[in-house]
Amino acid sequence: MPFIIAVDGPAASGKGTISRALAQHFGFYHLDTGLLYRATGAKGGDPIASAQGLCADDLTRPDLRSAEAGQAASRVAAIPEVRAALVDFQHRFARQDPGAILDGRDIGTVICPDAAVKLYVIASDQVRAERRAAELNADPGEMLEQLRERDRRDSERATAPLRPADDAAVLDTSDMSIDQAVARAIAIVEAARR
Ligand SMILES: Nc1ncnc2c1ncn2[C@@H]1O[C@H](COP(=O)(O)OP(=O)(O)O)[C@@H](O)[C@H]1O
Ligand SMILES: Nc1ccn([C@@H]2O[C@H](COP(=O)(O)OP(=O)(O)O)[C@@H](O)[C@H]2O)c(=O)n1
Repeated sequence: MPFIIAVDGPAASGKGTISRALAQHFGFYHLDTGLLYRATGAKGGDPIASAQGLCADDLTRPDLRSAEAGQAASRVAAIPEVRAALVDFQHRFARQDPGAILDGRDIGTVICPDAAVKLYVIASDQVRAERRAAELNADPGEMLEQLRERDRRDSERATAPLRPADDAAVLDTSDMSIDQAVARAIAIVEAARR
């Protein structure tokens, strides 16, 4: 049985950084599920048709990491039919041996509720805004507003809202370096593998 690690949390908390490091450490596959929603939003047109017709090329668009693509993603992500269209792909990805790491908002709660390890990665709003502003060369104040708006939309939607699974380990990276956060995540996974 493949070993599944679910990594969820709000915007720019460090999910992707931790997930990539875990994938490298354990030799597992990694899927950034946010890219599916970003690509759906970026395609324009009818979001449900866009999600249903998503292909590999759509995920390599150069503009998917922008703040605008993040906002568009969170709008289409609130549409239940968009989410439904992306479930099968995520389930198939999760079933790969020897293991898979999926990061997003609803992995531990909806997509992979039986994951062997669930991490819920958080950091203070200010820290997240500063990190994302540095990454995108943007204004931290503006980033703060955008992240809060997106987190609110993600938390308040009716379908698969952002929230920790009951059995998730919460990892607050506010005062951690990347190396410290990754080391803590590896320790949590190793404890679960024993
Ligand atoms: N513990 C950390 N300390 C400092 N910077 C971090 C830490 N974790 C992530 N970062 C940086 O913060 C930004 C957002 O991290 P990322 O992993 O993309 O978050 P998410 O996937 O949750 O949106 C990136 O520029 C990343 O290098
Ligand atoms: N599993 C997921 C992943 C992302 N999303 C949506 O997609 C948006 C972009 O996700 P992301 O993970 O790329 O965003 P960041 O945390 O990297 O900023 C989120 O704000 C959510 O609205 C989702 O609804 N469910």
